[in-house]
Amino acid sequence: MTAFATPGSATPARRGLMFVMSSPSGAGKTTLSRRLLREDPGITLSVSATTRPPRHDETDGKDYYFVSPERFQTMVKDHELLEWATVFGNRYGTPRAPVEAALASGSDVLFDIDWQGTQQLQQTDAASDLVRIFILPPDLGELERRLIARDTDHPEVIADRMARACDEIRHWGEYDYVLLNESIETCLAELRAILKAERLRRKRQLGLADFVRAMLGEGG
Ligand SMILES: Nc1ncnc2c1ncn2[C@@H]1O[C@H](COP(=O)(O)OP(=O)(O)OP(=O)(O)O)[C@@H](O)[C@H]1O
Ligand SMILES: Nc1nc2c(ncn2[C@@H]2O[C@H](COP(=O)(O)O)[C@@H](O)[C@H]2O)c(=O)[nH]1
Repeated sequence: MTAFATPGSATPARRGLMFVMSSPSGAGKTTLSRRLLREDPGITLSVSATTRPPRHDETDGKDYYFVSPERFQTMVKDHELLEWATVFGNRYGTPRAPVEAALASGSDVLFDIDWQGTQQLQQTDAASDLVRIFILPPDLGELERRLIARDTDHPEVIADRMARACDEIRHWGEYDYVLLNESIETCLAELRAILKAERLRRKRQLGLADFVRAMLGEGG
């Protein structure tokens, strides 16, 4: 990847971007993001805090910070969260400090958050760092099959998530990109392409102006 950092400079080559993925529950965000994170050392996951209990395949501190409602409320009160929302009866939020540190060091950050969180990030000073992606399932029947096949939630939880899927999907127009997750490999290739192009945007290349000035002999 092209990078215009001045050799020996403490300034990173570019400012990190905020890669936000939303979808109705079960469309495949976690699956896609785990793949993307595994293969790309330039992007890290924003690990959310949640009051929901852990699933059997989830690890505290890696998939989520599993916290009590009281601890979550303290995080809200102490402005420790960049955004937060109640989703399916539980509270979820993005810890602020790790995101700010990663962005400042030039690392990209991946967020698996819902439309409420995405709207809140859009209203902050960080809006120009955002790249918002909405993932659609092929159809609602397939969405339900995926939630059942995942085998992590009770039938009533799945019914609740399906009942809210249409409300979530109605927010597709608030996103920069809308992808169909029919084939994981195709969708992953599209995500990689978006990430690559967004990283190359002129506004994110911090050393570019100096590089061009030096090329033109205009350095001062
Ligand atoms: N393209 C696909 N084809 C078939 N199955 C898929 C596809 N993508 C994901 N899945 C499966 O669908 C299930 C739900 O995926 P995943 O947990 O990634 O969804 P999610 O959007 O992260 O859901 P949540 O919002 O509840 O966290 C998983 O069992 C996953 O393996
Ligand atoms: N606004 C936020 N939404 C979040 C955050 N972390 C996760 N989520 C969203 O919640 C639902 C349910 O997740 P699940 O893991 O219980 O299936 C899903 O849409 C996530 O994207 C967050 O920090 N803020």
